[in-house]
Amino acid sequence: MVEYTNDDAKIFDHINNVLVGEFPSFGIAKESKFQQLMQRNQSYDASQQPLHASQSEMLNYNKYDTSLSVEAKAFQPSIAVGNQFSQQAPMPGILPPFANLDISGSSGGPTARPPMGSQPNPSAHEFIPRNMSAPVLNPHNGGFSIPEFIPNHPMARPNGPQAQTPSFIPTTQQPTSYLMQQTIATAPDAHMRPQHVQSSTSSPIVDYIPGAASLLSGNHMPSPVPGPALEPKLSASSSGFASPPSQNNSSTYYTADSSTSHTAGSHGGFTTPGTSSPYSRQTVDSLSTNHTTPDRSSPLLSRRLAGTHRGSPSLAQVSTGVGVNMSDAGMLQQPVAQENGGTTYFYTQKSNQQGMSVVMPPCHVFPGSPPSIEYMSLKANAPSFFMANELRQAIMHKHSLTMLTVDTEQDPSVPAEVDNYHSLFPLEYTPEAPLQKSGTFRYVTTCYKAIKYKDGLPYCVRRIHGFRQVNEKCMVLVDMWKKLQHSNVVQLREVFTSKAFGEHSLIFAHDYYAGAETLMARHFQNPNNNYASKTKWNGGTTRQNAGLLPESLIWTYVVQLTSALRCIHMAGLACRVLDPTKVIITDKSRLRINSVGILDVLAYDNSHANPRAHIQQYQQDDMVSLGKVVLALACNSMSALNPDTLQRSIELVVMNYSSDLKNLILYLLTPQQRPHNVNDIMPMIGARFYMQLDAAMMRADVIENELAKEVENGRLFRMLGKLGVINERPEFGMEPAWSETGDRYLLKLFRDHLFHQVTETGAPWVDLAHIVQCLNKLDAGVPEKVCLMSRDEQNVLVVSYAELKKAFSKCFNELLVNNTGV
Ligand SMILES: Nc1ncnc2c1ncn2[C@@H]1O[C@H](COP(=O)(O)OP(=O)(O)OP(=O)(O)O)[C@@H](O)[C@H]1O
Repeated sequence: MVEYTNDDAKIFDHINNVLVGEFPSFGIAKESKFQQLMQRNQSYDASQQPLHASQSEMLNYNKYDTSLSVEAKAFQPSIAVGNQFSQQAPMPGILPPFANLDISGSSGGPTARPPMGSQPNPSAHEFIPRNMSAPVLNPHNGGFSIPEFIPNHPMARPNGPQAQTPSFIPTTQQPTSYLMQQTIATAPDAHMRPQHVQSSTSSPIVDYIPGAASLLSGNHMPSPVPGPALEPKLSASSSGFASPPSQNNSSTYYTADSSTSHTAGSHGGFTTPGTSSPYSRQTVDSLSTNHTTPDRSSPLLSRRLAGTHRGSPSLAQVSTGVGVNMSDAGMLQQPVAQENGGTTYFYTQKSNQQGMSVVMPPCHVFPGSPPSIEYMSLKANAPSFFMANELRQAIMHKHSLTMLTVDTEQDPSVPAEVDNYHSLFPLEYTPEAPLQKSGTFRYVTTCYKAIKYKDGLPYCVRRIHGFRQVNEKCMVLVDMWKKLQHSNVVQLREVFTSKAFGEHSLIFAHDYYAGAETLMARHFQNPNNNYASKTKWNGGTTRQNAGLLPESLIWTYVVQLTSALRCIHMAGLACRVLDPTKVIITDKSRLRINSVGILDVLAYDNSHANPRAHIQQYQQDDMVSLGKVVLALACNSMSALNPDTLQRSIELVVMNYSSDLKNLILYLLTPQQRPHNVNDIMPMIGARFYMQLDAAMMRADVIENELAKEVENGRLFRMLGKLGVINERPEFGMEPAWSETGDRYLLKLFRDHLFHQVTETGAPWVDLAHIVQCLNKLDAGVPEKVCLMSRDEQNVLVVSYAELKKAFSKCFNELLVNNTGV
């Protein structure tokens, strides 16, 4: 083992250069942080201070947790200690000077140098920008590992069983030291030297990173590190209900001396994205760093404290943070979820992937769209449903349609309720008289949206006017329809008779699809859609100019309709209503066969004992109906189905579409030697089926991506809700024990920091990205510190998000206890 001294700064220069070169976007941060470390180590070396008792104690942690690297302590960048604090009594969490460390593995032993010829391990670099820890030379393999040290790590305690105690139960007894304000020293350079307020307890100054305990320990320690599969439970816990017990009972307090020129963004070179989007492309890394407040923070604070302290060593000491290192013992520890009395704990499990160090994100955050969505390009002629804004508007439009009601007092034709349904809203215009019979049902029908009392959900209620006699036998078919579930069939829910409209009516309740329009309305009721003009098309213009639909769209419809028919026929039923008026479309091209089961009741043939006697015949009729729908679509006109023009219509298809489409239409419309079967259509659809599948899956991906954003929004909303519940409760008024002191005061100032900042001119500073970023940090409880200014601008509290999170959780839990009277 060769002796290593701090004079060998070349190695660190080399590392620094490599790191900065490799991660240009984080270059400033890494450089400043690493240089500070080097300066600090050199200063320590120069002072040759003996090890303090507490520092020796630190070395002994190695006895209890062999996974901890001794070297890590020397490079721990975020512990609030430095040579400028050397006059203060070091706390147990304060790291010893590099020169005094035993890197040989035996505590208290002499300082060692790495083996000669050892090279930096490039694999360690990638961890630097994430936890902003400096690499540590590993004397055993000559490589570098990311330092990791949590002095109050449960596994570092001598008593093993204690380590099993869940570490994130909020401790309400711990005093919060940021309340113990201390004025700054009067020395000329006092403003350069933030002073730590001594905690009322002897707890060390240690920041807490959620999940760090379990990640560090080889044992199974509960960890609030999120697991993707259990997001809902984690959201609840990470939003303040269960907070890790930060043992950092100390905070740094500064007076608001205008000469104190700490800029909010001067502590780590961290630059927030220049976008104000709530979904800015901010990586998880940026939230897991231990920088103090970012540049985006308070313009007021920036103005007041604007100065030259970027990278100031003294300020660097303020920032405390602990990275997450899983490289101990060369084990990859994988999070495993376990239910334990209603709480989901996340444990780590060792795998045998040697030498891997994994940094887990300490927080929930939307990481941005995956490349598959971001760079998704629309294919020519493909139905376009990929724009998020379009999707958002469509959803909101559907919501508003679902909420529409009619004033039944103004319009007595609509009853207040029909059997189990209320809030009826007509879906179609019904003239007073004469009432038109439905071309499909041969009865007068009226459709309403209605809300069912039992479940509060919207349904499409269709009234069949004047129908009173229902043959009981057909209820067999109704029951079969009620069980049929398919993505391209509007499900029948119930059938009943009612006198709510003043006469005997038969009511069919189907699922309601907000914003649905019929195929007829979408494609065949355009007054400019003139069939005669299409037949004049001479092949010189494009299909689109000739008023014809893209073939891909027709195949999209064919795939969906045949899929529905296949399911219906396989269930032993027949559709019987395959008509453009009974196919509804939602969004761009989503089809569903509507009104199923109605004709089975209205046109029930009771000449046979078996209600399914005619099903096969009806199924063949379905195939012919399908052929007619496809032909009408291909000619983009219902006139194409007239017997007189049928031949010309086929010619139009031959001239404009593929032979597969022509063959499909001819197959469906002409009698065959053996009965038509939906499965026979498959070869004609051929590889187009894959295109439809591809489009459907891409849409699913897009929508899941939208969902991913909303998940994060929901989490942030819950946090805002809790914050609002805590802040400035009127019943407590100015009660000292509530809003103006203690944890509540801290949260009040944090609320100002979030929402009430002003620009240099005093104008409100509105930046949603700032709010989102701060809330994410609060939720994660990152060790980064934030400067909170009192409203009179006389005091500044420097507090970590971890402490804020603890206060947040504690206050909300107190409210809950009061609320339930526990
Ligand atoms: N399940 C449903 N969900 C949402 N809207 C529906 C639903 N069923 C029908 N509608 C809407 O109700 C309106 C009337 O539907 P209906 O089936 O009566 O069509 P129609 O063209 O009037 O047919 P008909 O000539 O047979 O009366 C249509 O505009 C349709 O969009």
